[in-house]
Amino acid sequence: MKKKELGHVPEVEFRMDNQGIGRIVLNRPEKLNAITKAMTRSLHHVIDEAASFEGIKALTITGAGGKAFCAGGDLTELHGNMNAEEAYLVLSPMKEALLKLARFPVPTIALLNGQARGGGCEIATACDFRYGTEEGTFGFVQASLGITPGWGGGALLFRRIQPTYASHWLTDASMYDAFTAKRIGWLNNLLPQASLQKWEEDTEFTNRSSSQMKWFKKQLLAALRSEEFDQLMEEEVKQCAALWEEEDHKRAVEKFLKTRKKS
Ligand SMILES: CC[C@H](C(=O)O)C(=O)SCCNC(=O)CCNC(=O)[C@H](O)C(C)(C)COP(=O)(O)OP(=O)(O)OC[C@H]1O[C@@H](n2cnc3c(N)ncnc32)[C@H](O)[C@@H]1OP(=O)(O)O
Repeated sequence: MKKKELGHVPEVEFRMDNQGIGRIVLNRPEKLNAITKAMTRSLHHVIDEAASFEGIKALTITGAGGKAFCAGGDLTELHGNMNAEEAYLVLSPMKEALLKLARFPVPTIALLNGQARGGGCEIATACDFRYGTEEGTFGFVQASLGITPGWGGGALLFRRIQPTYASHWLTDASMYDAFTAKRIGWLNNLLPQASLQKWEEDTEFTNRSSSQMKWFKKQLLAALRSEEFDQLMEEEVKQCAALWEEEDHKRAVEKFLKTRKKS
């Protein structure tokens, strides 16, 4: 069966290198790697494919192009006039993909090649580690759109950084520079863009065995109480869906769409 029939789209690439490290690339740079429904389906497939490699040591996810890791959910698809039930059905598949990523059997690393907004920050937060560049900017902007994170990444943020920092960022919805993101512990390291692009070639992770990496991930998931992830993320998706039909959100999406060139 051709890859397309299997739900693969070219906007999501996956390859496994010969050192046991998998790389997912969000490949829609002309739209700042904004995530469509088709990309969500493809993400499920590539995460499952990566997990099928017995000797895998780590899984990275990055964005194509030098401008953005991911600008969140595709607002042309996620228009404002869905009701709560319709919004839940659109949001939930990406929450399931982020849950898979968060529970992936070996460490996952977001290589933030540029800015991340909204759901883009949620994808990065579903990863265990986040490396960015000094030029990067990052923001859980959902509150400025009249909603809350819609893929469960806000819930995971409380398990990645201090809860007060997490709550302030979600409430404030501002864009943080790379130094702020590192200071609050969301970014694990800052790298030059060239180093980020070839992280897999230089990382010490390739000198670990798959068994070691599986243990390190098991230890982290236990410390984060990952058995609670599903419920916490599900509650967040339902909250976002409930806000979806509010006027504030409808106006925010309409404003974004009006300012876009006709694509
Ligand atoms: C579903 C909820 C989900 C969640 O919270 O879980 C979300 O992520 S909600 C969406 C959150 N993201 C945003 O609000 C970001 C929206 N984008 C922007 O504000 C700007 O694009 C920005 C500031 C990221 C970059 O602005 P800049 O002027 O530098 O570039 P353009 O705006 O011209 O963007 C280039 C090109 O990309 C398209 N684009 C960017 N972001 C999205 C998006 N989220 N959905 C769909 N398309 C997006 C933009 O329309 C331009 O394409 P063009 O064909 O030229 O119109």
